[in-house]
Amino acid sequence: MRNRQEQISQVVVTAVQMRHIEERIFAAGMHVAALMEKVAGLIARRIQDIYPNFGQEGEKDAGTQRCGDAESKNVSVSLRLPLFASSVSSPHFPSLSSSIRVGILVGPGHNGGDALVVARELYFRGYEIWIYSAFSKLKELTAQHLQYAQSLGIPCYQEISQLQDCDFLVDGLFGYGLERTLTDPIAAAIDRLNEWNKPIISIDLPSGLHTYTGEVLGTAIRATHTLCLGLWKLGLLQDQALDYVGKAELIDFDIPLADVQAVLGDTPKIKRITPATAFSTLPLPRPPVTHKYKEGHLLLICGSRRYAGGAILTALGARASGVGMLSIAVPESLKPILVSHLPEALIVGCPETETGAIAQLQLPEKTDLSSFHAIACGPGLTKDATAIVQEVIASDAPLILDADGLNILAQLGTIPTLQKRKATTVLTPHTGEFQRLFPDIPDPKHDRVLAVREAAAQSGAVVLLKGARTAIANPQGLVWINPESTPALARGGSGDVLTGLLSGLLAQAVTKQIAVEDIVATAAWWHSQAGILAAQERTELGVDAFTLTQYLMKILSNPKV
Ligand SMILES: NC(=O)C1=CN([C@@H]2O[C@H](COP(=O)(O)OP(=O)(O)OC[C@H]3O[C@@H](n4cnc5c(N)ncnc54)[C@H](OP(=O)(O)O)[C@@H]3O)[C@@H](O)[C@H]2O)[C@@H](O)CC1
Ligand SMILES: Nc1ncnc2c1ncn2[C@@H]1O[C@H](COP(=O)(O)OP(=O)(O)O)[C@@H](O)[C@H]1O
Ligand SMILES: [K+]
Repeated sequence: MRNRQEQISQVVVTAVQMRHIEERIFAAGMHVAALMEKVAGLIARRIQDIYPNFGQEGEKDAGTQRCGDAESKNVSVSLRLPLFASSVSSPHFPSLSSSIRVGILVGPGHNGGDALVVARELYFRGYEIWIYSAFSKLKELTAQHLQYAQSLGIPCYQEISQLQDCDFLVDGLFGYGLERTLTDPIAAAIDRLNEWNKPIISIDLPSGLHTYTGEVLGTAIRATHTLCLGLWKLGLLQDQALDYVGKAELIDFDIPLADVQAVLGDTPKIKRITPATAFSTLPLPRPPVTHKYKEGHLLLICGSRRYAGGAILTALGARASGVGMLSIAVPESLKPILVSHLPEALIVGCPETETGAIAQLQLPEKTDLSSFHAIACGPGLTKDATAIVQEVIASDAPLILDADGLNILAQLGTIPTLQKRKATTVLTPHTGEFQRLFPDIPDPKHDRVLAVREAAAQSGAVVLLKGARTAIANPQGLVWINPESTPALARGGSGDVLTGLLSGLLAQAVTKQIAVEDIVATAAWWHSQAGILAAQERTELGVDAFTLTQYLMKILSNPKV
């Protein structure tokens, strides 16, 4: 069972794929109404966990303007409230002396149907329910649920302003069926309710977001929670959606794995990185009889007189990877400071340019670039180190390029330059570097997954596109997305730490036949988990890049899988 849950948590779907999976379930005999009951029942229970109702016993009056007609009627509503009366405080509801008032936003499709089943369930659990439904045409099942809700006396409004006094809102306007840009009056209603700054729980995805790209289609609900149904929708894992998604979680409603596999294939093309996937490679296994050169020999080429810190941070990231042997090539003048920070590493002082960049690599005798299991090149180099970058690209060692390594590659021409390489290449750009490297690929701001996949296919490299939701693609089109991180990492030097960690892991992985994209995904996960843990203990402001390096080992020593 755990295995099923794990597999489900890795799956990421588009709207089309979700619809095909759903069609298989219905074709197999599950009735759509029964599935909606099941799913919405799970949502209602989760909402009760998030916002428990400590209501007062009693009766309430509610002024009702019925949906579908303009007349206003006053109907007395008898609420079935819990037997215990209490006055409690919560972070969301400073003083709760009566039941919680929930605004339910109902759209025309089955997302609206889900919301209406939730409305009914919460109503019977003692919540006070007010419905907003402004569509003249509803899908049949949704219309039936609305009719039943109204028969219970639940008030239903066509004006969003009527819901302003609700304690929180449930967003069932649109789910994965939204394909067109939202227009008024619904767009204006969404803008209005966003201004209220109320907690909003979105069903499946915040209404207004594109299911695949996470793009805002005109306007969108700014949710505090998103309860994603059945399988993760790709749009929720795109950076541009994150301002709207809030805390996202999956409501697993037992979609059979066979149906998922029938639609996505045995090896889905887009996967979420989970703790279990990361720990399938961590800690890297080490046989009892081994030696340092068998456990990965990594060469870092980094730093300049101007950027000494980048070299130290990259090296500290590599140290945390457990790599067997760490060699670090830096400009001669940086050698003492590197030695003092990393006494275990072999520091190779290199001749410098006038500007303090590495002028040429001067490796120890009997060592050439092919001696290394991996080479990482770039952090702090400056653009004056072009010759060095050309030299490592020409080598046959697995290569990680970052920072100025990427900027120099972009100047050389990314695709023709990399075409000559036979060994593995990993590129780790942030969005700006990505655009310089791949000017012909559509801006990743629109669709990061599409962009990173295209970049990997064109360049033949494994590409890690940094961001709030880092995405990694291999040239065959497989994409890994890192679903959890923290803005605490948006801080100078944290990318250098990732480069070091990733390079150290890659140097070990090549000796252990682990797929490159898998170890890159593991590195991205490990790095962000360290950021999350550090932010929990020290606040988001307390995660400088050096501190981050100190948290890396804590993730391995206290695994929470
Ligand atoms: N997957 C599953 O197994 C399960 C799925 N379930 C639920 O079903 C949801 C999907 O339901 P859905 O297909 O009815 O689509 P949904 O998102 O509710 O809305 C589409 C409606 O909006 C309309 N419309 C579109 N764009 C518009 C616009 N710009 N402005 C205005 N209107 C617009 C469009 O109508 P149209 O105008 O195109 O005819 C259509 O009627 C899913 O997210 C989940 O919550 C669960 O109940 C059970 C398990
Ligand atoms: N908002 C964010 N949320 C989560 N992670 C972030 C965010 N912004 C940046 N990061 C992560 O921080 C790191 C920043 O790397 P980079 O931009 O190369 O910084 P630097 O060059 O200063 O080291 C990347 O791993 C990136 O994924
Ligand atoms: K929704």
